[in-house]
Amino acid sequence: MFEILKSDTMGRYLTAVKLIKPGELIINEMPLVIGPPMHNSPFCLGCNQKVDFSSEQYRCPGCRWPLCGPDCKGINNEIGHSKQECSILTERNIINSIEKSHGNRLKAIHEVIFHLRCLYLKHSHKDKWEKLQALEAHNDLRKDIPMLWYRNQFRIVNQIREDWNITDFSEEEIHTVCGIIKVNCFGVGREGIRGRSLYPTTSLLAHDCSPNARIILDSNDYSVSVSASRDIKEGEIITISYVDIFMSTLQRRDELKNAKFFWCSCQRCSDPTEFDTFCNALRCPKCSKSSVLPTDPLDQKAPWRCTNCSHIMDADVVAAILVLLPEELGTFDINDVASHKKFIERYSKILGDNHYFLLSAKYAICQAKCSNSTPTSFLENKEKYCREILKVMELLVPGQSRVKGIIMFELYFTLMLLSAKKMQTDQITKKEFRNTMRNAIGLLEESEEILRWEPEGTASRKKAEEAKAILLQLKCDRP
Ligand SMILES: C[S@@+](CC[C@H](N)C(=O)[O-])C[C@H]1O[C@@H](n2cnc3c(N)ncnc32)[C@H](O)[C@@H]1O
Repeated sequence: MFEILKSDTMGRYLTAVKLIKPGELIINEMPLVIGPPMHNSPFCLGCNQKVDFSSEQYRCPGCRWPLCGPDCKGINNEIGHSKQECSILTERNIINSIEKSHGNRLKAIHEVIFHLRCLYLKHSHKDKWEKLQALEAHNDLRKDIPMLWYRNQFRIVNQIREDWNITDFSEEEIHTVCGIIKVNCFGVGREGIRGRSLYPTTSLLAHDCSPNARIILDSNDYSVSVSASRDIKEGEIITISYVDIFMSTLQRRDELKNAKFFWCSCQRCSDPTEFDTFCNALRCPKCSKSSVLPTDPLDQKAPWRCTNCSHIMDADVVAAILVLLPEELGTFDINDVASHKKFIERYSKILGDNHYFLLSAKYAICQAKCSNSTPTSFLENKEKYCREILKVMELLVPGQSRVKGIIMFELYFTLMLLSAKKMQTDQITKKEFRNTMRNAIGLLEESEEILRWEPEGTASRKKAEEAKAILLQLKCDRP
């Protein structure tokens, strides 16, 4: 289905050797290694479930680390809390030092544990170690960033070699593992479970801000599956997005440079209008009629200009807006409709209609629970937001995506509630009602098709199960 090629700019990457259809599975694999998250609260070292330091919490009989329970599958397991890891933590009385620091050292210790799990593959699994070593570490590029290199020197290399007195691995080997984790690691998790993992083949996938493949990480067993989200032609590079697709070009490019060490120059990044979605656009503060867009989206410092009155905005001013607003958005609870609504009202004056921040707030509102008693005006607004998001998604990331599946599910419910209300009050005819319902069922079918691949137990998979049950019921009800 794919072959591994190499280029000077991208290193290794995967291309399709035949046409791959939407939904077709490209990769399904288990991780080389799993580690605890970069977090200051404790997680079970066996299965990465959230635990705590209370006296009721079960503890490892050896190292006293809090674990989810004696039956955790990850205890004494080489991909979880192995015997070797337990004796390393026991001999150094690590749990005591964490408790003395009131948990403040936990994030740093989690990091060391993950690096050690990678390093010990050298002794325990030569084949996995070779696959791990083959992953990109960008040592040369990272050495030129003193802040990053010396942080790793003090927090990982010295910690392992000097503080923990583990001298089986050279400084170079440890620095390489630091790079491999930074460039290739995936965060896996859902409510209550969080971990990080590295995969041998999935890690080779190239990035594109409008990817043609979809990645699903299963926090039940940490397996990963990659499937086509749209047609991938023979010879086409198979791509995923390393960053959140609801981010502006300035931010996506900055994040990719900082975390993955390259400046993205994909088609979406190169287009000031982002495929005519204007998701980047600010409202002109001078004429307020038109959009302010980057004059050169591939230059982070290039000025922004109004397409109507040519008013110029400095890139640093735009960058400041892009930093401040998500901070505010990030403080809202996902279910807090009122705050999201206020955000939209307030910032519609400075952001373009389709701006990511407005879309993110609308996305939160679209997921609000509705019932027969929900006011019609709210349902109408929700329908409008769902359609706006779907339109933008179709241009930005055409094909199957989780966001699209969720929005189609929400739109189905909204249309069902709205059209029932309208028919009861004679605002629409029976025929119009039937037509709307036919379209709504089409949305539900597509949503189920997209979300059925989501990992078991996740909110999106539950939506797929609900959709399936409704579709089955509708089939039974049909005369
Ligand atoms: C997760 S690795 C992918 C595999 C890597 N190419 C290799 O040879 O091991 C990420 C690295 O691939 C390269 N890369 C991926 N997508 C790229 C793109 N769109 N443009 C330039 N470099 C890219 C960058 O060097 C990045 O740090």
